[in-house]
Amino acid sequence: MSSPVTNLDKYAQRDRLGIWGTGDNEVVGSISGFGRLFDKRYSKGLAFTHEERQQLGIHGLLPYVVREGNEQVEHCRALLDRLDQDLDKYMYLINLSERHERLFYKVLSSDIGHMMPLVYTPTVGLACQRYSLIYQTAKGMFISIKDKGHIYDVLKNWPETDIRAIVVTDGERILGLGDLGANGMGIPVGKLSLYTALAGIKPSQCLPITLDVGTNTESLLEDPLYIGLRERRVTGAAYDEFVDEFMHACVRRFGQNCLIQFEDFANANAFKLLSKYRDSFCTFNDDIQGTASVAVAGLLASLKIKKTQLRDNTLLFLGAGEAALGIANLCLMAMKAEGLSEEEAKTRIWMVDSRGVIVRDRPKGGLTEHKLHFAQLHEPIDTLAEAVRKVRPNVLIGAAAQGGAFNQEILELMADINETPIIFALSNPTSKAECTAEEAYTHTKGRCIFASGSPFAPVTYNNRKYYPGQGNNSYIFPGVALGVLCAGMLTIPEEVFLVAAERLAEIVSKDDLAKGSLYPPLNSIVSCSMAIAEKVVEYAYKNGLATIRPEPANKLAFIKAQMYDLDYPRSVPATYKM
Ligand SMILES: NC(=O)C1=CN([C@@H]2O[C@H](COP(=O)(O)OP(=O)(O)OC[C@H]3O[C@@H](n4cnc5c(N)ncnc54)[C@H](OP(=O)(O)O)[C@@H]3O)[C@@H](O)[C@H]2O)C=CC1
Ligand SMILES: CC(=O)C(=O)O
Ligand SMILES: [Mg+2]
Repeated sequence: MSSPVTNLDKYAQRDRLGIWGTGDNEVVGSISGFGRLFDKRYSKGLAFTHEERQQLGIHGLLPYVVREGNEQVEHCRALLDRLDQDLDKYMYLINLSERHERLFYKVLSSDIGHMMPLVYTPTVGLACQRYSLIYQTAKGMFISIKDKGHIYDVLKNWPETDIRAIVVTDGERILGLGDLGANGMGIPVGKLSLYTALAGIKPSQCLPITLDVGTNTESLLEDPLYIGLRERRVTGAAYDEFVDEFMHACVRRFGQNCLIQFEDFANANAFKLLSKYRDSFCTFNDDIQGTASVAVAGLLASLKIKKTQLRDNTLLFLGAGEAALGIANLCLMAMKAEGLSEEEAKTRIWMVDSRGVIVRDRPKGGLTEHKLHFAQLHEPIDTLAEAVRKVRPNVLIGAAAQGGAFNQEILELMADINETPIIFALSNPTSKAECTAEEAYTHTKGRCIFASGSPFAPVTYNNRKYYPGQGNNSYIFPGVALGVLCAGMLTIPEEVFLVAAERLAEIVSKDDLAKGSLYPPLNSIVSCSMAIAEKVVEYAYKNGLATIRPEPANKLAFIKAQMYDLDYPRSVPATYKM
């Protein structure tokens, strides 16, 4: 795994060891004790022992106490518990990540189920809406349209040279919250914190980027605190050239094996950029492909309860955008793998967009090329309720950012048609969910199988406790990224997302299903990422897509060996005797 190294700074010198660099776990001789105390990557805070403090020349800069074992994490958790507002908890955690990186990841890992909603959906949605207000310190890179022609030079300002994963947004479709411009930076930052927390990808090798091409949101343009470019969005050829320059600059700076994850671009750009770059860059679109994978995994797991195949089901989507079309396409692939022809499979997939059901020659129009692929031969159907009555789906999937769209009538209809209806309310953040977990269980009399994009607490209905699963691409993208990086893949075929879905569905246990969850518990998500990565690596070697040689005999052990170590590195050389 080689990438062009042009900047022999202190990190780069240290990182050029091993496949991924062993940097984060090594001692850096050239960094002063003071540097180690205040550099987020080396700081141990109160965990520096008295010997280390003496040796590093930082004795007296810390109070006497030395925190051992889990004490630092417990301290942070106690502090978090004192804060009432989730946004304050978010700010505390982001601040911690900038002061004391390893402790931040220790805290996240101490209870992923509780911590993820604070750094990811739903809190990250609120953080993005307030990003200009809560902005405190430089984090990630903002590359604006004014940098056109100089993007490579801008990328050179990033102090790390061994970047393996970039998550990039242009802020135009942040969750279901719309165009948040440069405030969308919370999303790449949040996604990459999950790269490390959920898949052990080293934080020094991750780079969050916002492409700031302006915003069309009036309230931001008028906000005196707004941190982004105060202009309307650049579109057309100028936009395309800008993104193209960005893609090539990333490869020139970080190498062809640097993974670029597209996140929260608006619909037309998302599809266009994916089809333009997917065969020549190491890239994927998480909203289209990652979401497809997690939804298909949930569906495959649900079939264990219903004892059917995917091909035996009829799916109705509310929404025909990135998420919904991504899922529909992967379902098509899965049904074909089960033996259906493409045409047969398409008869099982129905979609509703803002103008009604997608049918051929729809008088209301609005049929893009991607939607036409799924257009049914049927008379127009205008409303979701009418669609449910006429199509009689077994599976109802919401990805339209229309909070509450699965109302009592819709949910009761689903329960009338099916003994065990499957209801996915995938839109984020929570305010955009098509229904809450409680509404889903109540209006289907506890018979539905439910999953949601943002987390819901367990629900008790009729004396039974249900644990809804989180149908969120966070079950997929960290593991896929880990596999792609470990194999050194240079492109990512669509099949990888089916491989990931199948592996995730396999991991769902009888116990999970009995509790009403289609996904493994969040607290086991790191092992899910590793299992997905293992399958992706196997797939890469089998299909001639891996570039790391020699092929590791034990792939899981190889993957584990590359992962970020949450334990503090030694700060005093082993040979040093006090
Ligand atoms: N759980 C997860 O892992 C993920 C969840 N999501 C969530 O999914 C949601 C949608 O994202 P995405 O697909 O990328 O967005 P897009 O903008 O690509 O698509 C939105 C779709 O919703 C449709 N829509 C809008 N209003 C209505 C309405 N009143 N009735 C029916 N359909 C409507 C749009 O219709 P039209 O085409 O006519 O404009 C469009 O097809 C977001 O909330 C996002 O957070 C996204 C990715 C991952
Ligand atoms: C989860 C995610 O990627 C989204 O809601 O956009
Ligand atoms: Mg997204």
